[in-house]
Amino acid sequence: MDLWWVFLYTMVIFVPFLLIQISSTFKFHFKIISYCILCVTLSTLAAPVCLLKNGGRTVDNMRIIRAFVRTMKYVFGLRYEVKGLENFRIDGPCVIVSNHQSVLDMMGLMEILPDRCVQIAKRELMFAGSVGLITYLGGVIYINRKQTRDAKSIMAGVARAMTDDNLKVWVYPEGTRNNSGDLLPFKKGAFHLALQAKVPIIPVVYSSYTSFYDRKKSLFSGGIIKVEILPKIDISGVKEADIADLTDRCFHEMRRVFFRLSGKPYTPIKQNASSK
Ligand SMILES: CCCCC/C=C\C/C=C\CCCCCCCC(=O)SCCNC(=O)CCNC(=O)[C@H](O)C(C)(C)COP(=O)(O)OP(=O)(O)OC[C@H]1O[C@@H](n2cnc3c(N)ncnc32)[C@H](O)[C@@H]1OP(=O)(O)O
Ligand SMILES: CCCCCCCC/C=C\CCCCCCCC(=O)OC[C@@H](O)COP(=O)(O)O
Repeated sequence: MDLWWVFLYTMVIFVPFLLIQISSTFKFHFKIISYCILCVTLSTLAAPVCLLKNGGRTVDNMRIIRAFVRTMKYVFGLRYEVKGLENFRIDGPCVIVSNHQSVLDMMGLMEILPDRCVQIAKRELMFAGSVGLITYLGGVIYINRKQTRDAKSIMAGVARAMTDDNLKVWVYPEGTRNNSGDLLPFKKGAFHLALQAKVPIIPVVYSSYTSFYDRKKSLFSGGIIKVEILPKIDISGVKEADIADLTDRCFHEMRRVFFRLSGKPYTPIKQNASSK
């Protein structure tokens, strides 16, 4: 009799729980795969448009890519509330730094991407089929994160191109995706770049995705993302020896805004925030 009750409870509680888990994991993966398929499809459609309109690899193609990508948020039920767009209205080049939570960030990036702006990306992206092709056509700059020396020399070339070609450059200073509900310590490349090109830094902060997107919980629903473009950080007077301080200042400022936008209490970090 007792065994019978154990069996019954297992069936009534455990089986539905298991089915819900399986179905939410399935739904999550289905949505992520749909996102990837949509990226591949839109890149395949956008590539010939870029080639016909602009002939080859140029930052002008970013306008076309932006128009395609901006339609994607409707498919995934995402809405962006943007503040501070006026801070992008500066003449000439700048380095834009923002937090990086997921592959979904590409939609938030394109939502506010200013004209003549290219991104720094890991070189592996170049080999992602039609997505790689579209990033190439849009002028994305690829770096090998495992070879600091190579990455540094590419970024030195980027500093020259920024002033020669009036380019804005978008860098994710965390250097990788991070869906933990906090920011990772910042790498220093973006700040060296700003100093080498003698251009201001504009921080951009996206609120945490954790309430609607969480890989560990297989959660991917619709949601609102708050975005704030902060006033530029002027680098006049900053020297190479001040890079660590500049990196830390920017990190702490962005982290404060990240917690505010995400509706979470701010918990200060005491130690030096930037990576060595
Ligand atoms: C229609 C289309 C539909 C489909 C759409 C698809 C695509 C849309 C198209 C476009 C969108 C593209 C979006 C792309 C997003 C891609 C996102 C990414 O890939 S994020 C990952 C790559 N990015 C980065 O890694 C950038 C951040 N990293 C850095 O800046 C790093 O500093 C680094 C340059 C990579 C070096 O890495 P390292 O780990 O060694 O970093 P450290 O900061 O610790 O530096 C070590 C040491 O070097 C000094 N340093 C660093 N940089 C420089 C420099 N430029 N010059 C001189 N010195 C430098 C640094 O100070 C450290 O020294 P020290 O400790 O003594 O101070
Ligand atoms: C012939 C090969 C075919 C391969 C097809 C691959 C298809 C890929 C499909 C869709 C991918 C959509 C990607 C959108 C671009 C987003 C860029 C991005 O956010 O990359 C992550 C990178 O910042 C950090 O990576 P890591 O967290 O450090 O790792």
